[in-house]
Amino acid sequence: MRLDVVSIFPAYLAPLDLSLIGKARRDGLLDVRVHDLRDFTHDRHRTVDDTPYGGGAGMVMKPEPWAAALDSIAGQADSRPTLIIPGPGGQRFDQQMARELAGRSHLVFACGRYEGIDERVYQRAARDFDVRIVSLGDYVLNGGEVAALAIIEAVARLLPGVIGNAASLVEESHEDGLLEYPVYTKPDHWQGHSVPEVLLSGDHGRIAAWRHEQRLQRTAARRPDLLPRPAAASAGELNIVV
Ligand SMILES: Nc1c(O)cccc1[N+](=O)[O-]
Repeated sequence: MRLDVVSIFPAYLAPLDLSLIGKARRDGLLDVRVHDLRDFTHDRHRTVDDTPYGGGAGMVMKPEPWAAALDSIAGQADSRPTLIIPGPGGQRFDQQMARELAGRSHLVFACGRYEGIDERVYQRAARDFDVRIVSLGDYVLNGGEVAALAIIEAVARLLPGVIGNAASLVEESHEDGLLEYPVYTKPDHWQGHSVPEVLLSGDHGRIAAWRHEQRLQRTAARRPDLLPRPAAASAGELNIVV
């Protein structure tokens, strides 16, 4: 997978050199290219923003540098890339979207700053990219870089070979709709707290059953919205008169 990230703060993406993502890059599983948007300006001050038409606070990112950056990336692409623009008004990112994006060969991240990117950039980008506006959640960040890092990690770890033990991807929170079970390691007694006896039993059937029950309980307590909805009741139970 090729990943391009365009930002006015390329150093923000330094974590992509670390840990499993960094190793995947060194192993050739990921081709990650970070671009400084200011390298696509042509004035002495390397200007990327200007005042908003219609007034209002803050600045808007100019279309010309973005068009130059995206044209450069599109011109190098072997296939139609997916352009992900993180923003509060986007489609909520989740594990299902992570799995979908993990199936793409080329992801490009446009990290906006200030009050956002000139709307015409989104429209023009649709010529060369599948454009996806993606939100991590309903809160305000100062730019798209943090979201890009989160999305990249969630997607890249699903790629074959990135996570050493693929089995660890199976019973993770959100992978199958339930939160993950509690985990314990040595010592078996610590500050008055003991590891649940079942985990020391060696009975793999009991352990599996206990872990599944823990997942159900945790999901019900913390994220009841994730639990499967009860099968639709019959019309009579719903007092629906037909
Ligand atoms: N929420 C937000 C933002 O305010 C700015 C950029 C990206 C995001 N987001 O992905 O959630």
